[in-house]
Amino acid sequence: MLEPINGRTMFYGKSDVLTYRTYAKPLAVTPVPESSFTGCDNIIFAHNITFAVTGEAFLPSFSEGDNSMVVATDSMKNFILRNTADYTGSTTEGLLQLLSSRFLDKYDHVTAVSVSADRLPFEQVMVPGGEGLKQSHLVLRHSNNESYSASLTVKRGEDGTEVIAHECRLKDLQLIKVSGSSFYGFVRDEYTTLPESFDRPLYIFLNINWTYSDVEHALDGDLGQYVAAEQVRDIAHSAFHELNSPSIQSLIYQIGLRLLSRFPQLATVSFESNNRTWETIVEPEETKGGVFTEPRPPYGFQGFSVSRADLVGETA
Ligand SMILES: O=c1[nH]c(=O)c2[nH]c(=O)[nH]c2[nH]1
Repeated sequence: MLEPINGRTMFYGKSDVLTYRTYAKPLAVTPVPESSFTGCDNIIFAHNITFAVTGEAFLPSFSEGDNSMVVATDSMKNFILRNTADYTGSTTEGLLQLLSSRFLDKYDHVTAVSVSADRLPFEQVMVPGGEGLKQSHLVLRHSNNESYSASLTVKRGEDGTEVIAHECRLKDLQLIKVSGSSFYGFVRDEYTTLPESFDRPLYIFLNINWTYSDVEHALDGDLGQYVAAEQVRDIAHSAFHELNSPSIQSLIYQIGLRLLSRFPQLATVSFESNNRTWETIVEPEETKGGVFTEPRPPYGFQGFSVSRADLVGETA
């Protein structure tokens, strides 16, 4: 987020800049027990980028219609596309840092850049090869599953540009646990119609956000501390599988603790969750499955953040 200048909000920029870069540097991550993900070839390193700039020098463009300092957003789009070709690293965050620091270097009157990118997921398809199947290095499939995004705020500092804020995000993870979740013991009063549930089919939509203690670990995959969204996703999977959760509140807290203990390089983890628990039409029985349907709106939601202080005295 760009801070106001002298108490005034002032920024402009370009969104939906689609950059399909081929053959970026492959990413290798330190493996974790919950995930088979060890990296990706980055054959297609594609992003939808939003780029916004601010600076005192833009005030006359708003107040007097003086465009003499305005870098057209069309030029911004060209800058993003052409400079993407020069990125030699393997992470979304590193690409965003390159684009924003180069922009600040080129245009002296810009004081800060806020940039975010949704990674557009393309997965290598499996094809016959050698013994069994192998990943194709030519054909990839656009995925509509959960996706990854990152945002940076980069400012002109005393010694060049510095990243002053960052956030990484796994978006729209949709998980159903068919048995092993409950919700009971909540306030019962004249407004309560919801029955207690001791085994509900818990369907959740989750966004998981994280920050690093040292942002360099996000920018440079070669440092071996990069946390891939796929690893975050797989840890959420295994926590959901293992825990008998009394509520979504408790579930996201426990997922947060697991992520922080698995990745000492992370400073915070936060969640936005949405409750889409299926409505039960026919109760499952021992010998027969149940029948469920989509819940009706409105939907419940939760938000929570954990930091390293929450780990003290906990065994996640
Ligand atoms: O996990 C839940 N938390 C709630 O706060 C809540 N409220 C509700 O109606 N169902 C649920 N489920």
